[in-house]
Amino acid sequence: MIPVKVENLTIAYHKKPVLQEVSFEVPSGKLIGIIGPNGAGKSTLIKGILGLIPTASGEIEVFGKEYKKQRKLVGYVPQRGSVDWDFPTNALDVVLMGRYGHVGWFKRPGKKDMELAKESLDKVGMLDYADRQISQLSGGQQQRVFLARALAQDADVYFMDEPFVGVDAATEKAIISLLNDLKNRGKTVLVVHHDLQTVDEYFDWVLLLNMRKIAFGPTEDTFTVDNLQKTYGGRLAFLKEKTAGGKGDVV
Ligand SMILES: Nc1ncnc2c1ncn2[C@@H]1O[C@H](COP(=O)(O)OP(=O)(O)OP(=O)(O)O)[C@@H](O)[C@H]1O
Repeated sequence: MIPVKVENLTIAYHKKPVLQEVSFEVPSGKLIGIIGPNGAGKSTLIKGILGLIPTASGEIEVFGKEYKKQRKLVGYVPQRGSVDWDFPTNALDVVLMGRYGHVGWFKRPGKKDMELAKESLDKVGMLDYADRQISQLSGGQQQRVFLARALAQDADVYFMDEPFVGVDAATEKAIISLLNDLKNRGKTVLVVHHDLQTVDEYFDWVLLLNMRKIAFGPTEDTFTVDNLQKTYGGRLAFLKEKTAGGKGDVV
């Protein structure tokens, strides 16, 4: 079954389209990078798929059905900047929220939910902070807690919006190793990502986006100089170095 199928998706803000006729089929069990310049529509694409913003036209299917019917199967880690961190709740409760799809909003989480939540906090190295208010965590720690929430949810497909922003090198390594664990358990993970230097290393597939789909496919065939030029308009020092065979820097 195809985890996510998007067909002719168009999304507009105030009647101005920011995503136009985007179509792709996400293969199962892959780690997929969503790559493109600022304002390319990467977050908009994810929010559109998850029904968080209205779409102008197009079809979206998650494991063969509309998203609303498949919520339980989908995990989402939003951009850190888009979350209200002053909301008075502790790290463990944030992770438990990941279980609500299973528990139901009006029931108390059970022992199994609590165990799973703690296990997830442990996996991201945050168990010692379970009782800490989220407003009192550092940016990287907050990111880890959100990742733990997604893990606790035990979904089949995950969307993560820039999980590496503002985290240190050790946290980035920890996150990528978790994403690989998820993949090895057959999950599909889509990640909005900005650091072009790590794309080859991190992702099996890439979606290159700039208002339209520029390319989608296995990283080795798709993350090419030609496609990057089409996506970024040739403004990158990275391109020069990639052409020369080096890893390249992003300006
Ligand atoms: N709530 C909104 N109202 C109006 N315009 C918006 C809104 N959110 C995003 N946009 C616009 O839609 C376009 C796509 O934004 P989006 O956040 O999806 O880009 P992105 O690729 O995720 O960018 P970044 O890499 O900077 O996070 C941008 O031009 C942005 O200004």
